[in-house]
Amino acid sequence: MSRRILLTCGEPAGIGPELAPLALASGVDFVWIGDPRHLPDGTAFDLVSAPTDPVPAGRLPVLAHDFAAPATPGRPDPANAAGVIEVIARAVDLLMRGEAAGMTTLPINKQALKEGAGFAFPGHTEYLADLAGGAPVAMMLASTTVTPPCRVVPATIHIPLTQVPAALSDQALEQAIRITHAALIRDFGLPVPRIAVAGLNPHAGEGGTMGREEVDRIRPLLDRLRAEGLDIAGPLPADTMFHAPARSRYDAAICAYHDQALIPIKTLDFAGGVNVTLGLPFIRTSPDHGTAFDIAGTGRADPASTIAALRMARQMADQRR
Ligand SMILES: NC(=O)C1=CN([C@@H]2O[C@H](COP(=O)(O)OP(=O)(O)OC[C@H]3O[C@@H](n4cnc5c(N)ncnc54)[C@H](O)[C@@H]3O)[C@@H](O)[C@H]2O)C=CC1
Ligand SMILES: NCC(=O)COP(=O)(O)O
Repeated sequence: MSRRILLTCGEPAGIGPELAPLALASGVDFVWIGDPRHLPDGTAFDLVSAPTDPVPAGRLPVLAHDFAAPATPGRPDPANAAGVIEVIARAVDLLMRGEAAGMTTLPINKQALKEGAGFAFPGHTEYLADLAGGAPVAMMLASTTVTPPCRVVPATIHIPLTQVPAALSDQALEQAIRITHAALIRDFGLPVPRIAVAGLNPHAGEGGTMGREEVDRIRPLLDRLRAEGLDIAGPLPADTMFHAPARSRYDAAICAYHDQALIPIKTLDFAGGVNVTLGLPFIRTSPDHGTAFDIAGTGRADPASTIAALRMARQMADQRR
């Protein structure tokens, strides 16, 4: 039997617990890590003591993790924040010991973790990088149901918009490009990746008349990388690089900031979008949505993105073998 994917529970008051049993429809062999008390009533599950323990088909394998409190849909309990963080760390520990093939994370509520347990990271991405010893990482959001695919990587992530121009340094942009380039080869099976880089300003600065970042910093960096042989287009005006004919010309787009990247992917493929952390020594995927407190516990949560995330983790693991 090939090693399983670990599915971390995420915020117990969100839609994560109801997505776990629905994700069995993925056909991917995974084990959920969380507190069985948080699963919807009637969930057919079996406790396992190791990620490889077999369970009968159609039943959810559960690696139990004790939380301080039961969960109330839509109302995160600060007492459970530590458990959410521990489950992520436990999955990484299992991965580092080679006991699983990859991890798919169900959504966390960053505010609840900060207030309940002093969580010092903006999200999984930065926490996983820290757990991996400070690995340089990049966040990719990848579509699974649109053609040509939409793959976006924000070079700056969870920071206020006012801080973006300074944070979009040569180093940050080059790191995002190089990590993406390597991951497209290693994990997506694209031997000669084509990368497009978005400008920061409207019309990519229009020759310096609407901002000079493109002329002064971005274009010289891209010219240097092109001279190395990388296939890079840009800096491109962001408003005209996400329609289908434009996407057919590249494999991934490097964007200047969070919303420039995430608005196109979530508009094109909200249900099938997958978040992938590139650059880690292990595989991590995630649905592209959040905790959806407004519908938690109502039975309206769509498992499509979680299913796509599990399948992508499996494909990446197989690709690496
Ligand atoms: N990887 C992660 O852990 C992520 C966590 N978040 C966190 O989630 C929290 C809530 O974020 P929001 O911006 O409100 O986004 P959200 O994705 O939780 O919700 C946005 C809207 O989409 C709906 N929605 C989301 N997922 C759905 C699903 N599977 N099926 C049906 N409807 C769905 C929600 O009901 C809501 O109306 C925040 O704390 C945010 O930081 C957000 C994105 C990723
Ligand atoms: N907006 C994307 C997002 O919040 C994902 O964060 P992460 O938890 O995957 O780092």
